[in-house]
Amino acid sequence: MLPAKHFAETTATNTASLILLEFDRVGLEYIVDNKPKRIIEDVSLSINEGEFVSIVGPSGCGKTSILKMVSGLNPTAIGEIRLQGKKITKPLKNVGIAFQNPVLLPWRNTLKNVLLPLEVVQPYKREYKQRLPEYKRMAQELLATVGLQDFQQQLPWQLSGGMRQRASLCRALIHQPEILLLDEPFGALDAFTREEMWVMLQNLWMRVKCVGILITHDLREAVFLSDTVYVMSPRPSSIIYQLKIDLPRPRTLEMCLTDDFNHLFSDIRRHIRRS
Ligand SMILES: Nc1ncnc2c1ncn2[C@@H]1O[C@H](COP(=O)(O)OP(=O)(O)OP(=O)(O)O)[C@@H](O)[C@H]1O
Repeated sequence: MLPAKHFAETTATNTASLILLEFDRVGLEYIVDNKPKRIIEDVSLSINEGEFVSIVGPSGCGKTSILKMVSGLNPTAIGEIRLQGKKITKPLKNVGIAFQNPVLLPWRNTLKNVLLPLEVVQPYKREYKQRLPEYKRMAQELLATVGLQDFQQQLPWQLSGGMRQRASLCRALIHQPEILLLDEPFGALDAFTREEMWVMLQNLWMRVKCVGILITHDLREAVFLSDTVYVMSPRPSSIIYQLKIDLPRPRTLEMCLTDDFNHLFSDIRRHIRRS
C-alpha cells in the first residue's frame, strides 16, 4: 500500500506545528589555502512538517552549502541539523532535489525520467516490476498537474527548458520525499516561464505536502512560494531576518500585484545586504 498521504487532495496551510527539521547553531568552514575559512557563523531555525521555506541572501553566503548539509551529502561538522530529532550524519533517502539545470537522462523519455527514483529508491525499488502500472499512474498524475500529460513519450531534447524543469520537479516528488530541496530551480528560465513555474510548483507541493526548502535570488519567488522566508547576511553568515508569509493559498499570480504582496517583498528587500 502507498502511504496515506499519497497525493492527497489536501490544502497546504502554514499551520503545521510538528517540527520536522531543526538547525541547532549550525556553522560551516571550508579549507581554503590550507586554512579554515568560516562561511556560516551560526544558524538556528526550525521547520515544521509541511512548511515551505525560502532562504535568500547575498551570493556566496552559503545557501547551497545549507542544502548539502540538509541532504546529508555534506553533513554539518559544527552544530547539528536534526530530522525528527535525529542528527543528520549521512545522505538522507527520502529527499527530492531539483537544481537550476534539470539533469534528465537524455536516453529516457519524460515518463521514464520521472519514474527513475522509484527504480532506485527503497521501498519502491523492491516492487518496481510488479507495481509498474501503478507507478506509471502516479507519474502520469504528476505530469498532468504540470501540464505535461501529452509529452510523456518525448525525449528531453524535444522539450523546452520550462518543460524539462517541470519534469524534473515531478521526478523530485514521485517518491513522496519528506523534504524537497530546490536550488534556484527556475534561475535559467525567462521571467514569464518562471512565474508559471511558481504556480506549478505550488500545485505539486500542495498535493504532496512535504517540507520545501528553496534557495533563490528572486525575492518575489520567495514570497509567492513560502510560508517563511529567511534572510542570510554576508559571510560569515547567519540568519538576520525571518518573515512569515501569511498570504492565503493557493496563491495566484494576480496576488503579486497587491499591496500586501509588495509590502512583504519590500520588507525582505530592505534586509538584504551585499557582501
Ligand atoms: N567545497 C568547497 N570548498 C571550498 N569552498 C567552498 C566549497 N563549496 C563552496 N565553497 C565556498 O563557500 C562559499 C559559499 O558557497 P555556496 O555555494 O554555499 O554559496 P551560495 O550562497 O549558494 O552562493 P550563490 O548565491 O552565489 O549560489 C563560497 O565562498 C564558495 O566559494
